[in-house]
Amino acid sequence: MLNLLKPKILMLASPKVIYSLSAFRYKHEIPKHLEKVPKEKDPSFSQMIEYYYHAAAQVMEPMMIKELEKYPYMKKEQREQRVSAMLKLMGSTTNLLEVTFPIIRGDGRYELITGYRAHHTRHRLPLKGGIRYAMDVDADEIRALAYLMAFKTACVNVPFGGSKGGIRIDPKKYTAQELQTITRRYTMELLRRNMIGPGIDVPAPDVNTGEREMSWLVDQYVKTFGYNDVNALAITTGKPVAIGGINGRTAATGRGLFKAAECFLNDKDWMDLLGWKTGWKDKTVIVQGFGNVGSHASLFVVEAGAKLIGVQEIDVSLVNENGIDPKDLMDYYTKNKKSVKGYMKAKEKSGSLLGEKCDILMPCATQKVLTAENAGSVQAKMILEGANGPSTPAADEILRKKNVLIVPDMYCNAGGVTVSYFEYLKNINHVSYGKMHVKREQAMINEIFNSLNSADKGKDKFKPNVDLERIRDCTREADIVDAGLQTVMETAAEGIKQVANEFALCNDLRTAAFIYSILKIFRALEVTGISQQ
Ligand SMILES: NC(=O)C1=CN([C@@H]2O[C@H](COP(=O)(O)OP(=O)(O)OC[C@H]3O[C@@H](n4cnc5c(N)ncnc54)[C@H](OP(=O)(O)O)[C@@H]3O)[C@@H](O)[C@H]2O)C=CC1
Ligand SMILES: O=C(O)CCC(=O)C(=O)O
Repeated sequence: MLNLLKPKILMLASPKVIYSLSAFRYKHEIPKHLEKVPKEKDPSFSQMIEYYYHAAAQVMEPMMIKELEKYPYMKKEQREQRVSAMLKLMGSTTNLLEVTFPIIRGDGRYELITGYRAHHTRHRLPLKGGIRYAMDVDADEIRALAYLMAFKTACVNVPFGGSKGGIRIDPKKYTAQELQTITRRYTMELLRRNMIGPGIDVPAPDVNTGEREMSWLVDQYVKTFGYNDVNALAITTGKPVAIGGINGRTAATGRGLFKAAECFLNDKDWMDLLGWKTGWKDKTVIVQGFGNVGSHASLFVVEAGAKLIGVQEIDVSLVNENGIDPKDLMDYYTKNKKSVKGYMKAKEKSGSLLGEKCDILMPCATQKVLTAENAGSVQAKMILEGANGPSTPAADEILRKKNVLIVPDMYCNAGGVTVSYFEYLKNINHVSYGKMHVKREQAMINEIFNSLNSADKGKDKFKPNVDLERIRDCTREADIVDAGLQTVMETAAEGIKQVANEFALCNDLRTAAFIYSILKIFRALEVTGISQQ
């Protein structure tokens, strides 16, 4: 049974809120344990995400209560109780598993390895979320990331719940053979407990994991629990194309970040807020983290006309006011064992670049890098959150008050899970994108123009225009994926902007994105009802 709040008398929370509160009602409160979070220098990661959720829930609660007026048989107090219960449910983690297992290392040493998997709300199955390998992985971190995934998938309308997993290791200290053993054993631990499966929870790459780890995971499933499962390949996304992966997943998060930014950069109203001209041209960019997300994001923004003037990595920073070529740096990074150290075409600098002069900052490394301590010195006017949870609530408030436009993680880095969804569909449909129809559609467009020209007897008088040619020539899987991602990012941006206007949230896109997402999960949970079993 859910513990429901007692009724309270309260005043209107904010005159800007369009859905006004009635005099006697339940009010969603920020839970006691989160009260200090907005001022904390180093909040716990999960408390920080919880805080963002509850703050948005408070703003939208009256709207949800109003929505339940569709049930005329319900008393006002019952509607309020129901909303309050749903908000509590959405703010809770369903499962959090910690597993410890032994491995024998290449030199014969025994070692105990700890891993986690968290499931947030299960309003939609399967759940979806990456797996990371890093030394800071713990229960709090994985819970926070699963929490965020639940709202991220809702934000971009992909029909998954939220989850996340991780193993506490420094992958640089293990051989490929040892990493394979760890990945396979972790997979077995999750499978034995029914924590993952094509219809339960579908992992994907995250920090320090990629196609290689996903290949091991899928192979372990296919050879054990999944040998009789026709949808076995859908146990994970982010696989190599050769085993059912999709063209475009590796670059998808960076590509999605670029598209998310464009939805604001090309919108005159939003750019007026910053006093900027629309478009990428001449905008200077600094990126933190040059891994999967940061490097691909850099590539796309530079291709569009921006100038990459700084790259901050874990061991060194690079600066060049004339611009750094991301493709060249990516080649160097790969050859140089995943380090930008020693790159000759930029100056090395020690320390952080987060406070350096630039137009756009892209934190694409890890969580809690923008804090109460450094947010005041940030000079960028736009922040594109490629990483999950890069800004603490204290930093978020400081930045917003400085009129910085933060495109929040839950939307900005959702390109990865969106393309994962396309991969999942490809796996369960057992057909790759375009296979059945693109040639026919292409031929149809060509034949329409051939017919027009032969009827008019004017040689090649009628031709498809550039846009139609682009649609006609969109035949490769990568192009279809790109077009799908574009649709998803544009739709979500529209939704977030609408909410921001409706609730007079000004530049607080994070609260807008949460409200937009919470509402969808609320509607799904609310119509399903709460089971008494
Ligand atoms: N991969 C994906 O599809 C998605 C990833 N994300 C998020 O994006 C972020 C990055 O993920 P991803 O690119 O996959 O990870 P990667 O491991 O590929 O890259 C992260 C890079 O950032 C560096 N780094 C780590 N900490 C710092 C720091 N404090 N300052 C500067 N650089 C640092 C790492 O160096 P080193 O390796 O030496 O530690 C590494 O080069 C994470 O928050 C992740 O959750 C979000 C959505 C999807
Ligand atoms: O691609 C996915 O399914 C999940 C990606 C992820 O872990 C994330 O968006 O943080």
